[in-house]
Amino acid sequence: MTSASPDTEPLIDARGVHAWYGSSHILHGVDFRLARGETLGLLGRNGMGKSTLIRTLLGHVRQREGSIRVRGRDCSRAQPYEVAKLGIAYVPEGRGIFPNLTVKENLVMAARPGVAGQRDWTFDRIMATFPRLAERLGHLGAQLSGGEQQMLSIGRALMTNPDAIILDEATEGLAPLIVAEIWRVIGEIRASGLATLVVDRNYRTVMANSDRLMVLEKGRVVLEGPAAELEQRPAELGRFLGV
Ligand SMILES: Nc1ncnc2c1ncn2[C@@H]1O[C@H](COP(=O)(O)OP(=O)(O)OP(=O)(O)O)[C@@H](O)[C@H]1O
Repeated sequence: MTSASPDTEPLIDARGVHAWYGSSHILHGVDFRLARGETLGLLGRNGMGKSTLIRTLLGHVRQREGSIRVRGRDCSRAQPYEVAKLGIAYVPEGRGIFPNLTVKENLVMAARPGVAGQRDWTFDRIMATFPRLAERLGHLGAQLSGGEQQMLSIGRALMTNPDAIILDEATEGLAPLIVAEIWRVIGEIRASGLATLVVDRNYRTVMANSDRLMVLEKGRVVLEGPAAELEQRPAELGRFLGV
């Protein structure tokens, strides 16, 4: 990582990103930007490269090319922990909690101040945001339901006081009531001023809860713009999302 720069830069600014898994070329020159405080919905049918794009931006996919800047720093070759330290929290598909630690331990061990020293997301605030977790503080991660594990995973990400949070399929496979609860939390996160990148199969909910949308098809950006604008172009959206 090189060169620091002012806090007016986008949190993530990537140009011409390519990525491969072995000999499979998955991303084909993607330009990606996440501004401070914005909510971006990343859409596309199964296998179009959404998770790969996220994992590439965060340094998890090693076979990559292109320019990736996080807060103005060159992260084209950065490791995931370096990107995380720049205030980008990641809630991966399939969660990522410690099954043998309690809810409280899971949360407390994630706590740290943000890049600018902010401590907005305290343990108490997480308890207020996720009443279900507050009732299960002594339970082990493994004993939680899928929805509770997802909440714990989001809670852990917030405990790092990030400037952006990336949620990959946070509502996948969960019951409607829990899905609604998670969207309520996403709304709170959004209102708190954090930038949010959301991947979710329910494109209508994503559209209703995002400032901007980006649609991927076979590793390329095929549609991008303000959510309110793309909402007026249902035929195009339908074509790329298969709905
Ligand atoms: N670890 C991997 N090794 C090899 N190929 C992979 C790997 N992960 C994903 N792929 C392939 O890369 C392509 C893009 O997958 P990716 O998971 O990024 O898509 P996605 O848009 O997130 O879809 P989904 O909603 O199914 O997760 C797919 O063809 C997938 O089969």
